[in-house]
Amino acid sequence: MTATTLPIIDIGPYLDPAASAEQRQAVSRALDKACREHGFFYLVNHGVPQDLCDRVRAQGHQFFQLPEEEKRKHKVAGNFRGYKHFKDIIIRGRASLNEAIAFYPPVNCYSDGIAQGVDPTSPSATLPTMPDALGSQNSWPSDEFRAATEEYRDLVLKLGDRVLSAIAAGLGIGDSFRDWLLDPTWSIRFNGYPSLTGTDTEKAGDVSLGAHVDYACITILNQDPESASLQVMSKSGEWHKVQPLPGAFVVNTGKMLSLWTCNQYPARLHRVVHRDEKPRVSVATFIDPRFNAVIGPLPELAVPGEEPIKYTPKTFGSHLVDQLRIYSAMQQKQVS
Ligand SMILES: O=C(O)CCC(=O)C(=O)O
Ligand SMILES: [Fe+2]
Repeated sequence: MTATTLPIIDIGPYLDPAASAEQRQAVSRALDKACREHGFFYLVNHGVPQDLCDRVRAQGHQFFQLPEEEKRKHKVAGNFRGYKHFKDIIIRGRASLNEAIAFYPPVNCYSDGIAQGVDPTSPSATLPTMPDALGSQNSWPSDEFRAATEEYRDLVLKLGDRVLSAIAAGLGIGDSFRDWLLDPTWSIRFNGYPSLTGTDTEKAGDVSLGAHVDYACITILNQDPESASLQVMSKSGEWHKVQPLPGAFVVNTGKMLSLWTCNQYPARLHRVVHRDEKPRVSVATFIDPRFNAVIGPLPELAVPGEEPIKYTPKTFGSHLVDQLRIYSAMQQKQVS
């Protein structure tokens, strides 16, 4: 299998207030090309300290090395938040050899009322339906884990805002995306991959994480530098390895961005096959629209001559809850 050559985007000018308009436009053009043609790119000069990226992954390694019963203490009611064992992650009918622990924004608003201690006049208390599907609150393995992850999250969300600003400028829609992306819904998932080598692949499946597209706007991936285990499907339908690039994030576009851009930026299939002996950890930050933003294809991005996309606009929150229900139903069907 060959390694893919992904574009390398230097986001520096979008982080540097002294950069010129021309420098920024060049970044936006490069991003536009990368999103149209690949849906995946390396992001360099991103300003998130390497030491912090390494520390966050190290917390993941430490957690995944814990005994099973310790990890299962971080299972959280609901579908996605908290710890999940690989046996619970079924994609297209196959179990994946993967485990994960995921964190979401705090839930403040349930169908039966507002969480204790939340100001009823605050914006988060007036969101239409905070998802009970996200279940309860985050379960942090330790104070150090939480501190490193929250420091990392804050920087990565700022970076995500800059990347999406640059993408919006490249699409020529200026800041109209702001309405969607102020106060984005985020989630951070730590993925743990034991080696596939030596496992009963018939039972475990021959992939670590099955082929999928992300439903986020963009995903910012921080991965161990040693192994090229992430694979991306090319336009001609072949799998290509993504070689980690030291100091770079791998960023990919998801279904939300493809919906928003009327499929001009398609979401690309990817999967993980980890055969190296050492376990691998990746930390994926998914950046999505604000919970109560009304989402749908942007009319100004409709492709002339093509059928308009049929989509009834709805809030991102209800879309997310629908997605979680679909995944949950799939899992229950497969596990039972
Ligand atoms: O671990 C990786 O390289 C990819 C993870 C991924 O695709 C995901 O979490 O959605
Ligand atoms: Fe993914």
